[in-house]
Amino acid sequence: MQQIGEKKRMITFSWRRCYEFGLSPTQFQLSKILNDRQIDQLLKKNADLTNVAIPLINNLSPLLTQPGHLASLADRNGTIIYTKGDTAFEKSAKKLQMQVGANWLEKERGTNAIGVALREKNSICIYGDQHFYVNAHYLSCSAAPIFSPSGEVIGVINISGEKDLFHPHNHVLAQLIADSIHHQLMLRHVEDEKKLAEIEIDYITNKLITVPYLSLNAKHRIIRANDAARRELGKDLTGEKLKDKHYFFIESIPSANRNLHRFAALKRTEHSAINRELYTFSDIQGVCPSIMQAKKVGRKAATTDIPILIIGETGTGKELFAQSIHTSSLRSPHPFVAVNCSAIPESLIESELFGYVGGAFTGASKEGSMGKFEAAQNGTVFLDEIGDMSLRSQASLLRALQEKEITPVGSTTSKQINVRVVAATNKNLLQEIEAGHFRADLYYRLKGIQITLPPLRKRNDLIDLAYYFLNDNGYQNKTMSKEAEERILIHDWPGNMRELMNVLFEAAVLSEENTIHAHDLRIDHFPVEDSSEIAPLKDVEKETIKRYVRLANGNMSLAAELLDISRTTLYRKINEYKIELR
Ligand SMILES: Nc1ncnc2c1ncn2[C@@H]1O[C@H](COP(=O)(O)OP(=O)(O)OP(=O)(O)O)[C@@H](O)[C@H]1O
Repeated sequence: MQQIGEKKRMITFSWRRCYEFGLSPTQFQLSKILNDRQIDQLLKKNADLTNVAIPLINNLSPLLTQPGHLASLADRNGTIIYTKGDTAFEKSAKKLQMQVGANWLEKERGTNAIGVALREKNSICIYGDQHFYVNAHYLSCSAAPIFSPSGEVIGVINISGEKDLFHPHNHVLAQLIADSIHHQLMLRHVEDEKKLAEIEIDYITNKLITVPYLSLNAKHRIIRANDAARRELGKDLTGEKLKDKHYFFIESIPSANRNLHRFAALKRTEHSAINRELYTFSDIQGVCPSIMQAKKVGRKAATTDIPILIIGETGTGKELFAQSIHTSSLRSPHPFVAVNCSAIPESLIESELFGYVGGAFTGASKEGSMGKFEAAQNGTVFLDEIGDMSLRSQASLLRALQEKEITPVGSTTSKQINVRVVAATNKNLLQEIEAGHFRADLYYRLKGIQITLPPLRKRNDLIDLAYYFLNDNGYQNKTMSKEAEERILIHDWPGNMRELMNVLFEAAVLSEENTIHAHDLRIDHFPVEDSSEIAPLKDVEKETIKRYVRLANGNMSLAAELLDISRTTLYRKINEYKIELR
């Protein structure tokens, strides 16, 4: 309910504006009324509004045509385009020009419900002498703005009546009518959007997906099929259950609140990368905010063709992400080809990436060979360890990416390529650029969307991950002692997931009974960087505090408990070491 004070403010401000317009309460002036042709034009212009509003007003006519009452619909500029009311009252209201074709903005009619509602974008009730013009004091009026689906005011519904007959419920009634019009407009808008989305889906599934594609409902019944699927599986597929599921790659598509499900089914092709059982986003474990965010970005990026650069230490899941991006992209029926750039000698990288013709160089096969880019045609090329590529190879790669074509070594003709590039590195490429080891132009071409994967030591879901890996690998009955969990939390995990998995599986085998103890975890201790210098005690303490606060997710009581110090001591040390808590 509108606050009394707010209503008062609206009316006071409106009166102030009327004086500023130079109006006088006793000098009401008639203004121009639109002719029939102009009214027709206005009705056409407001067809979206009137198509919904007029039938609704007519349906409510028993309520709106009570003695001494009149309902009117005005457009966004305050011109009345439709009225419905008690005929006798309608006649008397005409003296004030409350009629179709008249404009009721404040400038024209002083303070009135239509004008104030439009100005304030809010519903309002103007009783008797709250009207600016004296000759309108016999009226009381309630008006509510009507909003379009995108939130703009597109009109006003107004109910006016002789002030002694005017019922306070009219205010609620006007608001209900305005809301109902808004909801109906929203429904129509959603319907239009749905039709458009269907046209778009049709376009994508027929023009961009050349293999059979089906949409399935939660029970795996077909609700949509592209032309390729109809050709292959028969014309009328709608409603049928999908047989031979193993020929399809099926991905679940949940609604935002996860209570509705669709499935997208893509036919596996002979060359399909999917046959090689690539990872999908659902294989990426973890609940810590940084990995959830990375997954969110990855899923979004998968729907585009923009190059992706994945940054992360060894074993943080860069290839896992690259594969997941591929499998949830439209390129998934086509190959995913991974190239480890650091493993290929500089002299061979061009032939490896772009192929070569027979006898192109000593040791080359007679038939020649297809390069990785061509092998990935229409799919995804994953360029791992891109930071280790030589400058010469970077130049050839840049050329291929810019021109979208490759020239096999020893050949004079080039071939068009259509691949999505996902690159990954554990190096800081900006530092590499500064040191002159990496080309800035290539960096910016690869870094369309950047995904940074957190190292294990910066994640706060290690114990969850450890249990997931144990469960997933047949060690469901193993639990970890408190000390073992602490050991996992304290270790730095330079080898990240790979190291965690190795340590855990070894411990699962070594542990007697069903509990993994701290001594079962055979953690390698690599010398830390700058091992020649032992870190001062203060630094060690600072780092330990930071780590425990992070592990406790910022919960200071828990962090203090884990550190075995009081909360006061913890806060004192945080101040003393100027530790920033984020
Ligand atoms: N979030 C995760 N959930 C489940 N498994 C993971 C996750 N991250 C990594 N792994 C697993 O850890 C192993 C290493 O991952 P991956 O090879 O993708 O890492 P990488 O960053 O590409 O490593 P490198 O840089 O050494 O090539 C894989 O077996 C992968 O399945």
